Amino acid sequence: MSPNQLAAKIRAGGEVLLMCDYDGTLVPLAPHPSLAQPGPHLLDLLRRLVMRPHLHMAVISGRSLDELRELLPVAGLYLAGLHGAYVLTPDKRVVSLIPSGKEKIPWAEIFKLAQKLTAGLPGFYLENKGEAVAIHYRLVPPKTAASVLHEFRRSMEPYHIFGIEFLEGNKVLEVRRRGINKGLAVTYFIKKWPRALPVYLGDDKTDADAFSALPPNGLAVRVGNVLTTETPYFLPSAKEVVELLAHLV
Ligand SMILES: O=P(O)(O)OC[C@H]1O[C@H](O[C@H]2O[C@H](CO)[C@@H](O)[C@H](O)[C@H]2O)[C@H](O)[C@@H](O)[C@@H]1O
Repeated sequence: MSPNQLAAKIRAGGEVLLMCDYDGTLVPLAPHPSLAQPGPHLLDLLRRLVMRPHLHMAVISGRSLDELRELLPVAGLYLAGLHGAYVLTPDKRVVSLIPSGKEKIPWAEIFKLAQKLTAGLPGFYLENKGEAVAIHYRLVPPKTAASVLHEFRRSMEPYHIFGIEFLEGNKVLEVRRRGINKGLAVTYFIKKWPRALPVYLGDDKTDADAFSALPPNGLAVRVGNVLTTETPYFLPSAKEVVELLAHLV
């Protein structure tokens, strides 16, 4: 289905809840996270979309809320960061979707271990997201990456009692709190606008949880070829996602 045809299907829903992943969906993947920036055209489209009556828009990403806020300075846009752990509302409230009573996780220690294992090895990039740690290995020779990641998984064994889990993304291994996934954020937004047609666009394994959280009337749109989840709709790349947004403005 072309972006134009998909836009017509979405518009037919009347009130719409449009939820998008960021990396690989709104912007193409880049060699380094800092290089995956939104262009002025995308920002302009988002600013116009949030003004549309009957359209609610949210970006749900593995990035931290602070990063998302900097990347997407769009008033009126809902942001969900850290794989759906936190939502930033347009009136600047941060809503935690982490179930209460969860144990504290020693994130600083986990980050230090990742630093120790990658020290002096070119190509690795570590992200300390405060409540998640990501080891990026896109620029690392595969053998080195495999052995460091194996060692990291081993060194994390004593930390599983704190309720952590691994998440394999696109050339990145992340440690996050167990039970947190993008499905939580999708459910949060659907509860907020129960009458809207929910639409989710995503490209990565982490988006599979978001697709699963859609109700039967929801539209799941897979972007690119990384994700193997079967979805009814497909767009080849972030370029077509931007085209779709332009048709919805
Ligand atoms: O949920 P998303 O918005 O898709 O975020 C998932 C992770 O995306 C970022 O890493 C990925 O994109 C980078 C920029 O294109 C790329 O260099 C990296 O290899 C990819 O894994 C981000 O840095 C992570 O924090 C997100 O969890």
